[in-house]
Amino acid sequence: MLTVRAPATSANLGSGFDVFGVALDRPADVVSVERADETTIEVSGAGAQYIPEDPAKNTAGVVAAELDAPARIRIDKGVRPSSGLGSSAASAAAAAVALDALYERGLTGEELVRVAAEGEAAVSGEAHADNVAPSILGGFTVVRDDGVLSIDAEVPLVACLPEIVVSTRDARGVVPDSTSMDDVVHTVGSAATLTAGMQRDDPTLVGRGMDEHVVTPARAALIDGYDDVVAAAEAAGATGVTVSGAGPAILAACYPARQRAVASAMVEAFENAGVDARAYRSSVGSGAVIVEK
Ligand SMILES: Nc1ncnc2c1ncn2[C@@H]1O[C@H](COP(=O)(O)OP(=O)(O)O)[C@@H](O)[C@H]1O
Ligand SMILES: N[C@@H](CCOP(=O)(O)O)C(=O)O
Repeated sequence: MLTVRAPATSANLGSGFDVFGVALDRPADVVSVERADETTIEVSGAGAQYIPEDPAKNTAGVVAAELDAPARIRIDKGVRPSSGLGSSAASAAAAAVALDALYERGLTGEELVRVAAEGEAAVSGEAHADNVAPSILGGFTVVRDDGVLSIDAEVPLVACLPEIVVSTRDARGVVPDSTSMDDVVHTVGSAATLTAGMQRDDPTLVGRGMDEHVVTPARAALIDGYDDVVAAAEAAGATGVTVSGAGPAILAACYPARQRAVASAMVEAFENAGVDARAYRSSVGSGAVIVEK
């Protein structure tokens, strides 16, 4: 049996819709694989009752088919589905890394990202790789049609997950079809600022670079309490706040000394809006690792 841990991720970071992603320290999915004649899947852990065990409908099963690597796959979910924390991607990433090792395929990190993205396509309708890239490679990642960049960064983050479900498929449906040139210019400025911030480990630049006026407001409307949580996080010292992935999780950047206060403020603001929530304090984390061979 071979076991891989793949972390939760936060995609978009505001200005990098379908492009930026970041690995979080926690939570994570743990996936174990054994060779078999045909693929079977068992799921346990957070939200397991909502996750299909049919290999054609589970991101890990789609990855096994893509790699032509049949296996008995056991998934222990740490990342709750429909969270905005790359739940489906964490299983896809872990399965890609585990099956590549099990069958000694020797794929590169970038090849593994492409395979895992096919798993994502099966559930979200499109092969966006901005969650699987950081879950496999770690760090802050930039996904383009022609490749993936990964940058190591040391920036404190808080991911606050409310007890609300927003499916990525639905949240992709509210993204506007077009935007103005002013918004394009603003988004490019933010994205460049955020990238420089990651390169310099600068929470102020990262936070400022999250600002975006097209996708974020459309998705924020799906999250009860969003404006109050943003205001509370900023008052507690967050340098920037945005929707994590497609939501409902909300991501904040901050300085280390403010991380605990930002986390508490976000949870409290959700609770004041009548929504239970929990906060994960993290830095920019590592990618998937084999934990047992
Ligand atoms: N291994 C898996 N882990 C989590 N969700 C999965 C998995 N395989 C398929 N799914 C489906 O994907 C959807 C959740 O994915 P998504 O909406 O992208 O959540 P998240 O925003 O957390 O990534 C659910 O409908 C779930 O049933
Ligand atoms: N770029 C995608 C990211 C979805 O992330 P998830 O964690 O919500 O699955 C999008 O914004 O749709």
